[in-house]
Amino acid sequence: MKLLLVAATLPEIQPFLSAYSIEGSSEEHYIGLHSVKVLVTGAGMVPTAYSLGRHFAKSSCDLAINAGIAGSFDFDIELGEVCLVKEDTFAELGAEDGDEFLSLDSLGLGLTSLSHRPNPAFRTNQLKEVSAITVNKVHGHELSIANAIARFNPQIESMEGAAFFYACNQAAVPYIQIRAISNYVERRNREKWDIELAVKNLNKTLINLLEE
Ligand SMILES: O=C(O)c1cccc(C(=O)CC[C@H]2O[C@@H](n3cnc4c(=O)[nH]cnc43)[C@H](O)[C@@H]2O)c1
Repeated sequence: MKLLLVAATLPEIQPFLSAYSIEGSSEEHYIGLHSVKVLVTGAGMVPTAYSLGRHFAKSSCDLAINAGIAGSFDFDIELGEVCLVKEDTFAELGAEDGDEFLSLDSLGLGLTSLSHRPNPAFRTNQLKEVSAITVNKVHGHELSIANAIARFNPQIESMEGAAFFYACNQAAVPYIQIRAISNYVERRNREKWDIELAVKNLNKTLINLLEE
């Protein structure tokens, strides 16, 4: 299968790259039964959408995989757990009306939620399935966290997922998103984050999935 592995930052997929002697964004590499290209986009929705748009203008694939770390709203998900995002939502796209938030959908201006589109030949059965939101500003205030939960009831959040889904959907390329939990979504306290564990588990899962 022809795979495209997409990450926001190099450190998130460095153990995977090191395992196969790949250097950053790359040409094709053969891993197990797959040919793999790597795209490191930069953090956030705009770099992700730009990089993917540019990539898909000249190249396609059988499956694009967005891999990264994420924050969890759900305290039943353990730090380090690796999840498969089934649905992702652009949480901030819309308009304020006093205390109300009007989503882009409700304004008749487009879709804000997208479902994943797996390739059935690439199995991810063992991963916990979650719903996600994508944000420009990582939540770190009790009130905005309560609002996000009331509006979307998300389990996790990232800064790229929905943009990745959107770009792949536009290019008619199958796509999945795999996120390892590095922190809970709460008042910011970087000391409680476990990026090391999340990155370790994420990369172990990637290697297992590709070598299966
Ligand atoms: O400092 C490091 O060593 C380090 C290693 C790997 C990755 C990072 C990042 O800062 C990655 C940023 C990336 O993580 C996602 N993320 C993580 N937690 C959250 C969150 O609570 N809310 C939203 N996004 C989160 C996000 O997609 C960023 O692109 C640092």
